[in-house]
Amino acid sequence: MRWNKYTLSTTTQAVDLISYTLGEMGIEGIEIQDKVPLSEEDKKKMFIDILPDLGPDDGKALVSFYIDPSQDHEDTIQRVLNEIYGLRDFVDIGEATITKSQTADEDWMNNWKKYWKPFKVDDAIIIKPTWETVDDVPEGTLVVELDPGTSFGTGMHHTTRLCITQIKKYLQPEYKLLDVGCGSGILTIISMLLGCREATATDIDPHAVDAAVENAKGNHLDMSRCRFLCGDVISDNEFCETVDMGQYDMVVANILADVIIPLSKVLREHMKPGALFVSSGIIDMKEEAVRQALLENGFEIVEVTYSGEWVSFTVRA
Ligand SMILES: C[S@@+](CC[C@H](N)C(=O)[O-])C[C@H]1O[C@@H](n2cnc3c(N)ncnc32)[C@H](O)[C@@H]1O
Repeated sequence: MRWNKYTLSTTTQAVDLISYTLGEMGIEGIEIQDKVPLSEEDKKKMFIDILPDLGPDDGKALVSFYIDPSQDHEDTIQRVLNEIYGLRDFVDIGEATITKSQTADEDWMNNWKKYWKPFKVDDAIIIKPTWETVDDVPEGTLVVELDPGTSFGTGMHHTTRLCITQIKKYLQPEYKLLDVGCGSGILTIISMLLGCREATATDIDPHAVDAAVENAKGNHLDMSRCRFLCGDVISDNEFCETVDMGQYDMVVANILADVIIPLSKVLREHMKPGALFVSSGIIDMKEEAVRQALLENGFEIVEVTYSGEWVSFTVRA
């Protein structure tokens, strides 16, 4: 099957907001091309010695996204463009012209693998694609083997890293963890490798749940201490019963603000008193809306952390 590829010319400063907006419209698999150089810190994190010389950063960026030809109606594209043009109030989106081409499905599904290399999340955790090798791993370093397939969760995104930092800071060995929106399973896997007692990971996307199971096995987790379930804790009471809501010491959810807000409404009544809720996936323009929802639902704010344009709340029930 061939997909229709749309490429939008924009500015580097608008890239995060445009990606976020496309994600909210259900458009995933976004590709970004720009000349922003990696920071020295980022270079140290990567296991890449020689990077191609792209020339000076000119502030321009190309954002490509893909649409199944059967869904590619004029009104779909118009809706996407309207949302993107609406961002002009917040950020300089540049000329925002769009071009259309076609690509093979296989390319889109697998091309990114060429560019995803082992990297350090911090001094103690390395994420390693299952098809790569890493030599000379420093003693005491956790190596997490991952193949996210089509699901989210390579560990490269700001929001995943914000969650990992908070998990490392607050997780206790006796904790039972609930990971809502597990994607590749990365947060559950790291928590279990750090010594968490039990974990339940959920996602509404069955492909994500399958990938998370395979990744958990690939990291030799004790599968009797963790489970992976497909469903929605926000709207499905029966699923909440299966998940045993109310039993957890820590809940993590790296999902968009528009999901964190309704989640905060149902979650607290299902949490142990004093249990922690770590959320991210929140773009900075939605920070206040999420803060308000958390406070209205009785959470006490423990810490708010930031990376790029992304926010993470750690709160207590
Ligand atoms: C941004 S990804 C996070 C993946 C991974 N936890 C990470 O931190 O990298 C968000 C995930 O949440 C899932 N999701 C979206 N809405 C959800 C909901 N209402 N309940 C559970 N999962 C949901 C998506 O399918 C996606 O896999």
